[in-house]
Amino acid sequence: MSEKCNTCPSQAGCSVDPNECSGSEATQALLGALNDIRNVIVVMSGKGGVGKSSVTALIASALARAGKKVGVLDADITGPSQPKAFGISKEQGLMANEYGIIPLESSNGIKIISINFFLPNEDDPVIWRGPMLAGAVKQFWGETDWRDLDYMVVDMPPGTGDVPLTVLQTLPVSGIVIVSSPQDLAFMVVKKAIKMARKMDIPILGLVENMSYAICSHCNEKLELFGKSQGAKVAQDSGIDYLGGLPWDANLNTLLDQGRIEEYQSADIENIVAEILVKLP
Ligand SMILES: Nc1ncnc2c1ncn2[C@@H]1O[C@H](COP(=O)(O)OP(=O)(O)OP(=O)(O)O)[C@@H](O)[C@H]1O
Repeated sequence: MSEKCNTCPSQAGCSVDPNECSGSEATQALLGALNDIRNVIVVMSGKGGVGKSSVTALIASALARAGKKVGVLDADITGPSQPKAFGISKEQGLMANEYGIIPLESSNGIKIISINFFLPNEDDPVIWRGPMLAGAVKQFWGETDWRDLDYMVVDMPPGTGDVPLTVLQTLPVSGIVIVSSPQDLAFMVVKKAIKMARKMDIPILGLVENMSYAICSHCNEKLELFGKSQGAKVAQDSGIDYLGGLPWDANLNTLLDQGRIEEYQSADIENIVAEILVKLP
């Protein structure tokens, strides 16, 4: 062992000739070295557009309100929505240290990492093949300086492709929240997500039915916009728990568009998060 190895954290298991070492092994070993992430909640949907990103942001916000240390990993690389929902952009200044990329923080201190922080313009498309997308997600997990988190909430891309597979294989997932909306098609594909989780032996925390109903702002009538709520029945038929439904709410839409999702509060979302907390420590 050479003297230059004395301060290297990888010296114990390292086989590199000290004369040829550029120090990259040591640098690599430090990435993510201080991370202590106790629970990883993955939010999945079988189909796009059902509100998975919105539910991710709402769960993270409710956990932060409950005093938990929270991170959001935006694994939806080709359709990232978390920066917009939390009103964060790379103009806040993305930095890195020897432990990795330092996530940007929301107003309530939620740490967020998203591909949008790395793109020259936030509307630039990411035109990558599966392995590149999966590689980005691995870096977001392992090369980010998350430090100490009670909960990391992961916004998955829709479906059961390369990135969901990488997340479920690479991250120590504590449980999956499945999001659907009350249309037959959405429920048909939700079953694919449930089957994927089962095949990979990952616990399913339960089903959230988004846009389950709407309240008429004039007469307070409960409107079943997408038909009768089927969430509880679909969950029961699939052998998973029903965490609850969220209404279609114009106010939620406005807050998402204005980057103020943390201001949205409702009994429905608090109940859903309470159910999740019962299942996870
Ligand atoms: N409960 C809700 N009430 C009102 N609008 C909602 C609600 N949930 C989601 N939306 C709106 O629906 C649109 C799609 O939501 P979102 O991006 O969360 O879906 P997604 O399933 O993550 O989509 P994608 O498949 O593109 O990732 C957004 O414009 C969002 O503002």
